[in-house]
Amino acid sequence: MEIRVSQFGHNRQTPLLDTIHNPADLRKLDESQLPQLAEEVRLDMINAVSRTGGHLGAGLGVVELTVAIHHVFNTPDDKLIWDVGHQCYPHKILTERRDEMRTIRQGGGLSGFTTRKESIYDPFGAAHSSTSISAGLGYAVARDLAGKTNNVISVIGDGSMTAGMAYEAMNNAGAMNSRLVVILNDNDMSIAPPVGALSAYLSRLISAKPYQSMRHLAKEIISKFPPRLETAAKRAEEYARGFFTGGTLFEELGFFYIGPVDGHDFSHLLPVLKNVRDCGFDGPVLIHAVTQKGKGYEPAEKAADKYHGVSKFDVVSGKQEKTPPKAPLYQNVFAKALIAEAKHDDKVVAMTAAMPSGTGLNLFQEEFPDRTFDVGIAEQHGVTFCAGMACDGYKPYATIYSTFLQRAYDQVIHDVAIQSLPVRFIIDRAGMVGADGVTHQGSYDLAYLGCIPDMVIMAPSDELELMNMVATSATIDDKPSAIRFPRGEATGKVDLPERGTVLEIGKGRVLREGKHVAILALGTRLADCLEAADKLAAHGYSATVADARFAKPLDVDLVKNLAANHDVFLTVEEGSIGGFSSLVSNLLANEGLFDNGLKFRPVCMPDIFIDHDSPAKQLEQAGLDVDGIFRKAMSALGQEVAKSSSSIA
Ligand SMILES: Cc1ncc(C[n+]2csc(CCOP(=O)(O)OP(=O)(O)O)c2C)c(N)n1
Ligand SMILES: CC(=O)[C@@H](O)[C@H](O)COP(=O)(O)O
Ligand SMILES: [Mg+2]
Repeated sequence: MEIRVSQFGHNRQTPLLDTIHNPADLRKLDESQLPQLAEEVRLDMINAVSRTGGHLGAGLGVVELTVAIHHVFNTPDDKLIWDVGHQCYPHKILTERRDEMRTIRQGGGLSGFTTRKESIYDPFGAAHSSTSISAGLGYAVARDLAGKTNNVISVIGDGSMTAGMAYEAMNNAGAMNSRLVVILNDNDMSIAPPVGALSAYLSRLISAKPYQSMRHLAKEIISKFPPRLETAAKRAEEYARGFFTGGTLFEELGFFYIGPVDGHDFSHLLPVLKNVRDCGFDGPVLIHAVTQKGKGYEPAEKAADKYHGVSKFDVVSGKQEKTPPKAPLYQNVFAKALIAEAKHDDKVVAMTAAMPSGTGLNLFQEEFPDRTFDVGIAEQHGVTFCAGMACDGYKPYATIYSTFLQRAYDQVIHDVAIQSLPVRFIIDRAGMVGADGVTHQGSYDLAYLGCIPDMVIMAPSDELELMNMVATSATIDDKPSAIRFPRGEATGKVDLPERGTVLEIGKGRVLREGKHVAILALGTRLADCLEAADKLAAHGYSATVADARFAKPLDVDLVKNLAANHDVFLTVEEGSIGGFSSLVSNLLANEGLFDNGLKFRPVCMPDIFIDHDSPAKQLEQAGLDVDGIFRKAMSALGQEVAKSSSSIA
């Protein structure tokens, strides 16, 4: 069922959105028509996302801003760069992709973020936060070098403004004095309520009454001045601003600060955007737009998370179609395990980089509020913050998704591993993540951690093993350790104890004995390995199936034994090339275990970027499902088996 504009009490105006194919059409509209267009875009997005699921709240908060930017600026010649990009649904509706919105985040469909290969209106790909100012500055400098005159607009949220990269970019932009428009989309939300001093600062900016009235007065004056007198008016306003606030943080960084402006009010937005476009600013400008995440859709406005990420839902009630989970989520099993350890050890502390619910730390925080730290979107700081706590005897759990830990790689090596600090890395979303696609795949953590000396790297095959590995990590006080596990539901096939059992470090386990093929699995692919062994048996081949448990240190005796007693040796991991299979093949090579003709086959992700689809489809395409593992073994045995239709491995 869909909702129509008329349902929202609007009079029966002629629909506008049907006449808008791209921003050039939008710019033909009179400014007085833009509120209606915005409402139609808002409803179109609600209807589309109700069928697909995806990111909703952020997009609802930028509908007017998106319409205003495309109306004032000459996109795509003027470059519009979104930060994170999860709020880009209104942008996609207005940039020739309205008809494809129902394919968003599905295999072969639109990406849920901006992406260059998808549209000329997406000048820069996003999805990891806080990149837009850097990319915008790059575009601005390239423009100046080429003698071009287009505008560059970067839209960044208040949450994304908590990452260091944003300040690196502003610091450089201010110094270079490049003509760049940054729009701070301040909805006072990240995924969770925002944290950090910046959030409080922005609130002060918004609430400063004298500042607001004076600024409003100054803006009213400016908007009346003819362009040729802008400079004088600008200086007057700058003085007013400085007088009331001593200049904003952004001005100290070299930006001309304009705001706060109401990001939902075209009578605020349009004159400011037009002034910025026409006033001939010769340096960077920051427009502070105040918006509401979830705006215009009551279920989203009322929700604690403002419907940041939603499954399919009923548009009238807002009720999401949540299929009851068949098993606990891995993130919640982790939280259960960590709570159990923290009850026995008051040195256990935990850090998240703005992802409390996604990591399960929201549950840990309920039990131990004083031992839970949300550092904002600041993975680099978060890792070294944990290193500092580890130096002084604490047991910090740095809980960061695999893809977002990429942001803090140097900190893992330089600040943690070289100093042998016992930071525990809890790496959720390791492996295929499904709809978030290529930017969020947890593909590389085994590769990027596996090459670091003296790290313990674990991967549980199920939720019980995860609890055991958390208990094991709590005992590792002389070096860093990491536990990586996939997004979503566990198996639901094992009973969970109150507290995990400590494992012997570097020891794997054999689950099934065979003689033709050895399959050494790392992580949750173990279940499919056992099924593949059943298929091999049905074809007359017996397989030994083992669970490595540890990527580092490897169980050397187990690897040697498997190699010595089988003609075919497979490793299976839900990770990229260069991960577990490389560690095993490196050992086999150095021990001369290839010399007797051992047929070694790594089963891992293909060396390509894997786009959005369902996790099952992604695993099938990668050859990491039962059929793929079975085919790889049969091929090594000299028995070629036809691929499934979608497999690319
Ligand atoms: C480097 C990085 N860390 C974490 C995330 C996960 N994430 C996606 S959106 C978001 C919150 C962004 O807040 P804000 O920029 O204020 O945008 P809003 O959702 O409020 O519009 C976070 C933490 C990310 N995309 N990138
Ligand atoms: C946009 C973004 O980066 C986050 O919202 C991310 O999509 C969350 O991922 P999960 O849904 O796996 O928690
Ligand atoms: Mg925000």
